Amino acid sequence: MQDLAVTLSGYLSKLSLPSLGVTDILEIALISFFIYQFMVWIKFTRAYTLLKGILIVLLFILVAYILKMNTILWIIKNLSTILLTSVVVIFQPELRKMLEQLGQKKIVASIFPLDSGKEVQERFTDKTINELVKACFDMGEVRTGALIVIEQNIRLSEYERTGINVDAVLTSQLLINIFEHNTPLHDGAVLVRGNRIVAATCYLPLSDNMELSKQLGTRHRAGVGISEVSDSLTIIVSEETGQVSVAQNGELSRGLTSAELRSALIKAQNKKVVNNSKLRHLLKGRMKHEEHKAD
Ligand SMILES: Nc1ncnc2c1ncn2[C@@H]1O[C@H](COP(=O)(O)OP(=O)(O)OP(=O)(O)O)[C@@H](O)[C@H]1O
Repeated sequence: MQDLAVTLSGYLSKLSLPSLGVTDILEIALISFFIYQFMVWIKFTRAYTLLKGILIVLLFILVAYILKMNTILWIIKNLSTILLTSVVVIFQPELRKMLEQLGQKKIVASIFPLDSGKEVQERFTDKTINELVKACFDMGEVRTGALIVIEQNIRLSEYERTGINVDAVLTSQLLINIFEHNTPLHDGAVLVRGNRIVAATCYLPLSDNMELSKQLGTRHRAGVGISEVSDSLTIIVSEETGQVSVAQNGELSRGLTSAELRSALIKAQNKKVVNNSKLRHLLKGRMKHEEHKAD
């Protein structure tokens, strides 16, 4: 037993742990954060399938390496630059989305909750939410198809240009009128910015997500498509079933109730937050106190 202790202490004394500074901890935290973001990105994009494919190719290379298949190794070596470039070109939309998502993350705010109670600009009013919910369910009831894109932080000007300019206050009657069959504006998507309908008959990019149900046609694919390339919230009313669905971040939630649609809209509304940060409260109180003292 004593021998074991001596051997162990001798072994431990030989082990030299590198000194860990603040910069190292910061470095580890940053690398972990980026690896985590990369994994989340992989999980929720087409890149997940690509990753599985890459793993198979890597396995193949490993086998070729172990068995010393020189011709295969030579081909792989010479094609590697081209393959890497093609991956970047093929997955350019996903890469762009990942960088956009990263840019939207309020990293500093989540570390320092000082601004969590900051008053933020609400995107649209409660009245607009009511009008949207009413219009969608009224249209659903009479099987009128609709596609409504609600712009958020990312400007959708390039899609707005594909449609006809409307620029009118959003009301349920106007929406119902736009999507009425056999009228000039009913085809394509309506774009909503704030409390206004800015354009109708907009053409949206179609999603090529293979996981979307085969029963869904181009209206739903277009709704999902725009949500893959922007942070918009898109409401889809099915002409076939009357179901109301919402597409956001490339995901489709089907068959929503009016309460569910309302809560999705409230989330997107970015409503003015009443000051709820304790720290902010304290700071404000102190500032007021100092103002009084100055008087
Ligand atoms: N790329 C697009 N951008 C905007 N709107 C589109 C696009 N593609 C199709 N649409 C709209 O979708 C309509 C066709 O819907 P389709 O029947 O194919 O879709 P769906 O998903 O099966 O929906 P529904 O349940 O309403 O039938 C078109 O008339 C057009 O208004």
